[in-house]
Amino acid sequence: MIEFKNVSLTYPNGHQGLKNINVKINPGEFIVVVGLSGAGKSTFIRSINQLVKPTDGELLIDGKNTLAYKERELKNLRKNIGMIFQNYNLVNRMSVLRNVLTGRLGHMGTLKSLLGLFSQEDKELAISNLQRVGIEEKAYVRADQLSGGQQQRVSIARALTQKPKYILADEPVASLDPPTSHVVMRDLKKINQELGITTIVNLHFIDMAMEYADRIIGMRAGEIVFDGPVSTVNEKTFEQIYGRPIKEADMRGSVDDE
Ligand SMILES: Nc1ncnc2c1ncn2[C@@H]1O[C@H](COP(=O)(O)OP(=O)(O)OP(=O)(O)O)[C@@H](O)[C@H]1O
Repeated sequence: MIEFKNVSLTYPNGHQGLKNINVKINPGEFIVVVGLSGAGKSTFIRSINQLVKPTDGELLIDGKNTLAYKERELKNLRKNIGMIFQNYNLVNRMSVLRNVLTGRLGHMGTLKSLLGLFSQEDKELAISNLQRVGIEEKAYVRADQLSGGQQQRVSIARALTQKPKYILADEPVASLDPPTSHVVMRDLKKINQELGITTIVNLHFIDMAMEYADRIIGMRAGEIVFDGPVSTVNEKTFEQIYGRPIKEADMRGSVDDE
């Protein structure tokens, strides 16, 4: 369980990225965080693994206040949290398999990780995760030879290879076309359902949020302005979250739109 208690984050330039956030994220949930650009979605999600560090409040993960963590405890925390970025963050000149194996680095000693000495078990795990996202035939191809959608699936396989308890995905489909966006979202949802990994995804597309979320958190100007199950969400909810009428550009479009 992740719990934000009166969490605020003020950036060094004085900008308030998060304002007094109070929210609980339960085990196994699939949450989509929505809001306009600049609403604080990335700041919210990145606080959880402290890519950005809140300046006030308590952020409890499995009952412990992670904001008090020192380097070693933080490293242990990050081992359990897979992160998926908009731009995939793969090492281009390495093979797909090697990229996926880097998911094991947090679990290995320094020497083994420096030498890249992965066990047979790790390799099997990496391959099985590539199978899970349907691209095992690309295991020995260089990462930069893959399409954007394939690269994002590699990054999902890498996150899974960490054997994470939580997955954070920061705008995972923002660089993808509509059909590929759905493939990636379906993969994330399937993993959440089959493996029970708590998943938090930032999206700014309303239709995708409605299609995949169990629960939607709406943000505006660093605050949570909506939090509820997807069944309670309608167009009005999004208008409230966005503070303006919905536009066509707020939709990703369906699989048939290409
Ligand atoms: N390092 C930083 N220093 C100062 N302000 C920042 C920093 N990072 C983000 N911000 C500001 O904090 C606010 C929230 O940004 P954040 O990236 O969390 O929003 P977002 O909802 O994820 O939007 P986007 O989809 O555009 O990334 C924005 O106004 C942004 O300009």
